[in-house]
Amino acid sequence: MTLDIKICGLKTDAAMAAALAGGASHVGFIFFAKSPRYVEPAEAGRLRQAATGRAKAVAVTVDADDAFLDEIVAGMQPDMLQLHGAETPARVAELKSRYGLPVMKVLSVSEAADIERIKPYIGIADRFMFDAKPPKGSQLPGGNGVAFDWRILTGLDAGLDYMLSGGLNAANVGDALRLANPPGIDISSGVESAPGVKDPALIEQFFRAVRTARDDRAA
Ligand SMILES: O=C(O)c1ccccc1N[C@@H]1O[C@H](COP(=O)(O)O)[C@@H](O)[C@H]1O
Repeated sequence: MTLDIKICGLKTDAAMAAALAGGASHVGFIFFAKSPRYVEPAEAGRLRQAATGRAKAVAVTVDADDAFLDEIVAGMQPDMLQLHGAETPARVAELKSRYGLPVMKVLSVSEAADIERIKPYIGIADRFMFDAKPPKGSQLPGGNGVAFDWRILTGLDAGLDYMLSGGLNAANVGDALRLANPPGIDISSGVESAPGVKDPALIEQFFRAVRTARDDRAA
């Protein structure tokens, strides 16, 4: 089975180069002003050019209004929108039609019952992402480096297209792959030396850990 790997929160050419060299299938840009990973749409548009033909460029937004989304789509030309807020199924459908782009809807989870919240989005969202709930007091809906109990994903339909996110790093990604066997994974703070500062060496180390885990499973 192929495994999609999204490196999120890219802000520099060096981090982008490391993500692509490692074999990222997706690269993500954060358009949430309070995030240390925020980039301007035009800068994301410049950075994402390196990914063209190699990885899908994902615009991560949080309950963004149409005016901001228009600016992001025009400036960055994403391949996909990631909706990381409280967007309703109707809003997801509206944005798909407005921009003609696939949408990945994020749901924050902490227990098996949370998984049920995908139901109204099935047939509307193109893909799902399961992320941990933000810790109390966090200003960020994602990018908190917090993991959830990956075993709750084993109750999902086998064909569901999703990414596992939240608190991944080189040390724990093998466990995540073994326990949940997800079709995709997403990482941000686990490959940073400080909030918002991607470390190319940590990105390389993460890809190495993924390869080792997959080789071990195949053996
Ligand atoms: O990373 C952010 O700052 C962020 C801000 C607003 C919405 C989403 C954000 N990040 C997303 O959360 C995942 C998980 O992050 P982490 O690996 O736990 O640090 C990240 O990959 C983004 O998709």
